[in-house]
Order: sequence, then structure tokens, then C-alpha cells
Amino acid sequence: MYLERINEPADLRALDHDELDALAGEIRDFIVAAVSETGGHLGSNLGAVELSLALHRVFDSPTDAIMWDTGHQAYVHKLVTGRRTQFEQLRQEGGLSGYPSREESRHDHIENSHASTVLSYAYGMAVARDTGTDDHRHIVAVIGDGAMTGGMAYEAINNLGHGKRRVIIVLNDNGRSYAPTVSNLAANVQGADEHEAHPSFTDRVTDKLSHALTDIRLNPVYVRRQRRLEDFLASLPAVGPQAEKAVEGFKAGVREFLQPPSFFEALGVRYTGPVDGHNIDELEQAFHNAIELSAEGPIVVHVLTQKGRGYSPAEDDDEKHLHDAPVFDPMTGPPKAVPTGYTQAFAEGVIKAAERDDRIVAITAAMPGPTGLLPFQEHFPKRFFDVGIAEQHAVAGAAGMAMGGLRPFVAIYSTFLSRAWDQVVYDVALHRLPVVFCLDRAGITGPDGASHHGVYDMALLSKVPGMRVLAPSSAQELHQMIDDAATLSDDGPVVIRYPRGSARQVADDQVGSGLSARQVQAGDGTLCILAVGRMLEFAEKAAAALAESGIDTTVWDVRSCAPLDPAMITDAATHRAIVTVEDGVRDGGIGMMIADQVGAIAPAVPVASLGTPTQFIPHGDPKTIMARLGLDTDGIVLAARAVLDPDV
Ligand SMILES: Cc1ncc(C[n+]2csc(CCOP(=O)(O)OP(=O)(O)O)c2C)c(N)n1
Ligand SMILES: CC(=O)[C@@H](O)[C@H](O)COP(=O)(O)O
Ligand SMILES: [Mg+2]
Repeated sequence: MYLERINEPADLRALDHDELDALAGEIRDFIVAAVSETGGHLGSNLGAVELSLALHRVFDSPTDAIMWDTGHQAYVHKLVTGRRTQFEQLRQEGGLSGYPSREESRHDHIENSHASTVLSYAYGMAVARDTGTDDHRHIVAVIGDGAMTGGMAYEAINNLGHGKRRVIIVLNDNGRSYAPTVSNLAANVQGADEHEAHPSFTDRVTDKLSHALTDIRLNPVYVRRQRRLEDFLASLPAVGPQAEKAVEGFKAGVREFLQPPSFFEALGVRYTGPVDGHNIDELEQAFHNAIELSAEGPIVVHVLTQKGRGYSPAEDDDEKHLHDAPVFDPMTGPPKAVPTGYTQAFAEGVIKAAERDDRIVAITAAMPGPTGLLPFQEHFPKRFFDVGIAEQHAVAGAAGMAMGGLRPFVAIYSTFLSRAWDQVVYDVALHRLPVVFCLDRAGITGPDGASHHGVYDMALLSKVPGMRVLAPSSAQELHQMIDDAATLSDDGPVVIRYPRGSARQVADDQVGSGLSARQVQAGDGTLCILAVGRMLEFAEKAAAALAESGIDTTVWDVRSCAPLDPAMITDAATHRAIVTVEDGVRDGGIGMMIADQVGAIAPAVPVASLGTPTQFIPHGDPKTIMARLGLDTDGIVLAARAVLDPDV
């Protein structure tokens, strides 16, 4: 067993390549076993095994910074940097994070799980390094082909190229985000046409021509000779410049013939590849050469990997190569991922809406499966758009579609809509465009940690002029809200936000409509609980618990967070005390808006607002996190008793 001997990257350098290949096999078995126990990211990590080993053999982390875009593919990095024994607690409360964590290790840098950021970090760290005089450490940024479809990546590439920053970019191209990436970069580089845009892994690696070219272009001996020839020619009087031009022209002709200059080189970033991402020897050679060539400026090493490599249930999963997986039986692999709960309700509802209105189109930012849009794509292939990991473009694109007479439904996780805040406000709302935002994973999501909880959407979006913000308390309410949004959007944008996981099922008479709140039960005027979305279920249970001690509670399902229903505000203001509860940030949240409006008509009525704190909330089990924050039945009961009898 080699894995047990690896406690830090230096231990990798004692192994020969046969031992490294054996270690890679052990690591794959370890990751499958670990993820099968706790759930987590699988396909991406299985594809990054050899890449991670080669990086940690060639570069000297943490002196050299090895940074991972998105970070979901950093399990091997964690394994070889001393955290093997912590994987039993992967993504558990207080356990190992599923992403790099600065608290866990000096080898970790970026904790944010939002994609397409790593090149900007690399740029910034290179600038900081270069302000010093003797700092020669390497800045290595690993970015996936999916993350490369995010606009930020191009902003950074542009700056890196023009700034000639000494950064090594490792483009980990497995041809996929969840779905196949918009274009397979390897094919694009060689100008292959569309039908080759997603060649098999083997095809992608065995293109010997570009392979051979890589050797030439990467080999520093070739580069040094080329430079000596250029210097010699330039030194020749008279004929020198012409001869030099002739050599340049010849080289350009060779390059043009063999391989069109890549996108990267057009921006001043040297490109080389593709390299076989599962051949450690080849990877190490490529990285050593890149170190030499990076003296002149940034270089991309294009690495081809296979998502899910080495575990057939992942290799054979056409939808997402087991990008992530729940707890599962490693012998058989997890069952096929199908939408459940609110995601399933959205998947069904948006199809029904589109059947009724042919203006309706659906947009995803590289997450057709997790957002529930795969069935929509099957029903309406020409009305479905996957724009890549490009939320800003998705939203501004939706604005364009709406201006053109379409009715776009934009399906984006709550947390990822943060990326497109500017476009939501000034491209959609400013023009009062009929765009419907369907935000899955709103509220506390759990295992993916601080940058995945969807806790800001209500507080922020309720402040956008003309924006309607709806929060369903059941699957049936979500269906209703999708129907209503299709017409409400005549007057401008609508947001529907709903949580990860199971959805409450209710009878048709327990569903509201439009922008009205729904009174679930009427009390005797003592206490009024106003609940947002999934919190209604806890509010009803709290009311039942309070009834046992003689407190007769009114309960409202808020439904429309913006605008708030005036009838609900007026009724709440007639009570002795009010509790509001939402699974979003309390500061500036819906509860505070309710308190503000009640205060305007009944300033003496106390309002206790429950919500998430203005803090980053670490990963863990969502129910445990919500209980800890008082966002459950007991928390509501406690708040009710306190607001009724503050002296108790
Ligand atoms: C801004 C943003 N949008 C969406 C996601 C969700 N997401 C996580 S990983 C992933 C796919 C990443 O693809 P790639 O960069 O190619 O990495 P791979 O999983 O293929 O290794 C997506 C869309 C995200 N993390 N950040
Ligand atoms: C990094 C990544 O893939 C995230 O988008 C996350 O893992 C999604 O998790 P769920 O789809 O399980 O909410
Ligand atoms: Mg990928």
C-alpha cells in the first residue's frame, strides 16, 4: 500500500513511475470508498488523480501556490497533503470540507466554490509576488474546461497575457461541466468540426500531430536554439533583419499549417498541449518545460483527462460522469440521478407552462441536470439553452430574449445568481423585462458549505424595483407560482426561490395564488407567525406546540416576499406580538421588511424576526444547521414565548 506512506507531497517524490501508477489506483479506490460513505464529488476527482500527483511532484507546495478552480476536484490534493485520515468526515459537520480550506491546510488557497475565479487569483498572487525582488515561487492555476466557459476566466487571461505574468495555467479538459462543455477545447484548438467537438478521450489524446508539436513547442532546447538563431540573425548587418523576418515567416507558416494560433496565444498567453492527463511522466515533463517557458510570461498547459476515470459507473454515466454522488453502494454505483422534491416540481411545472405558451424558453448555466431542465430539453430542444458556466451572460441573454418577445425562465442555483447581480438589476429589472428566475437550492443547502448556501436572494432581490419575489411552501405552491409567473411577468421580472431537497405535498385547497399571502390558521389575536417558503411547516408545528400552553396563534404563509401582501400586514398588526421566520439572511430580510410595514401602522406591536445570521455558515447537515440557527419548530416556539413575555 503506497497511499499510507504519503503524508506530504515530498513523499511522492520517492516513488518511481510504476509505484505512482499503483498509487493512483489506490487513490481511486480510496475516493470511491470515501464518497460512497459520505456523498460528495466523484467524477471530477477520479479524473484529476494523475494530474494532482504530477503537480505535487513537480511544484513545491505550499511555497509554490497550487490553486483549484471551483475546488470540487481537490480531494487528491487533500489526500497527498496530510488529510487522508479525515475523509471519514468528508462534508460532515465539523469535518473535512469538500473544497479547499485555509483553516485545514497551508496547501489550500481558494475556499469559494464558485467557478471561473482561479485565474484572477493567480493574476493577483503573481502581482503580489512580483512586487518583491527575490520571490521566485510558481503560481499554478488549475481550471476545468467548464470553468473556462465563465467570463471571469477571459478577463483574467487578458490581463495575464498583457501583463506577461509568470503564471502556469493547467487547463483540465475532460470535455464536461455536468453536460459536455459548450465546445471541446482540444477539438477547437485543432479546428475540428462540430461532430468531432466531443471526441472520445482516446481520440482526444492520440492526435499525434498536435502531440508531436507539443514536444517541439514545449522543449526549452528548441526554444533556446530558436532564440539564439533570432539573436544571431538580428546581429547581422543589413541582411540580418530580412533574414530574421524570413525565419519568423517560416515559423508562422509552419505553425499556421500545423496548428492555428490558439485563442490563448492571441491574448499573449503561450499555449501548449494537449497532454495526456493520465500519463504522470508526460505531465511532469510538460510542467517542467512550462516552468522554463513561463519565465517569458503565462503559459497554458492543456491537459486532457477523463471524468470518472477508473470507476465504470462514473465512466458510463452519460449525464454527468457521477460529477457528484449521494451515499451509495460502491459495488453498483449510485442510482441514476433524477430530480426530486422542489426540483422535480419545477421540472414538471416549467414544461406545463411551455406547453401553454410557446414564447417560454429555458436557460441553464451548465447545470441542466441539477436544475431539473433535462426533461424540458427533451420536450423542447429548440427552446432550451445551456450557456455554459456563464450566469452573467445567461441573465443578459435572457434580457435579450425577452426584448425579442420570448418569455425566458432562467434556472440558476440561488448562490450562483450572485454572480449575475448586475445583470438582474440593470439588464432585466431596469427594463422591466418578462424574465422568470427559478432559484433552486435557496436557503441552507448544507454539504457544500458557505459559498453554496442560498441565503442572500430574498434580502437582495426584494430591494430591486419592480421585482416580484415568490417563495413556495410546497410542491403544489411551486406549480402555482410557475403558472402565475408566466402572466405576472407581463409587468416585469419574477423570482421564485425554493430549497434543496424534498418538497411538502399539500391538497389543492392549501395553495394560494398571485401575489397574495395565505392565512393558514386564524388565532385569537395573541400571536401571529408569518412564515416564508419551507419555514411554513415549522411555523404550523410551532403553533400546535404553543396551543398546548393555551396560546392561540395565527399563521400566514407569506408566499410573496416582494411585494408583501397588505392584507397580511394589516391583520398581523392587530396581534399582541409577531414572529417572522425565513431561511435567508435576517439583516435586511423579509422579516425586517414586515416589521417596518407593521411598525408604520402599529408601532407598539413587537416583532421577532428569525433568519440566518450575517455570517459565513460552514458545511454540515442542513437540518442540524437550521436547528442551530433557531430555524425550526423549537426555535420558533422559543422566539414566540420570548416576544410574548419578554420578562420571562
Ligand atoms: C459560478 C458557478 N456556477 C455553477 C457552478 C456549479 N458547478 C460546480 S462544478 C461545475 C462544473 C465544472 O466543470 P469543470 O470546470 O470542467 O470541472 P470538472 O467537474 O469537469 O472537473 C459546475 C457547473 C459553480 N460551482 N460556480
Ligand atoms: C461544486 C458543485 O458541483 C456544486 O454545484 C454542488 O455540488 C451542487 O450540489 P447539489 O446539486 O447537490 O446541491
Ligand atoms: Mg470539465
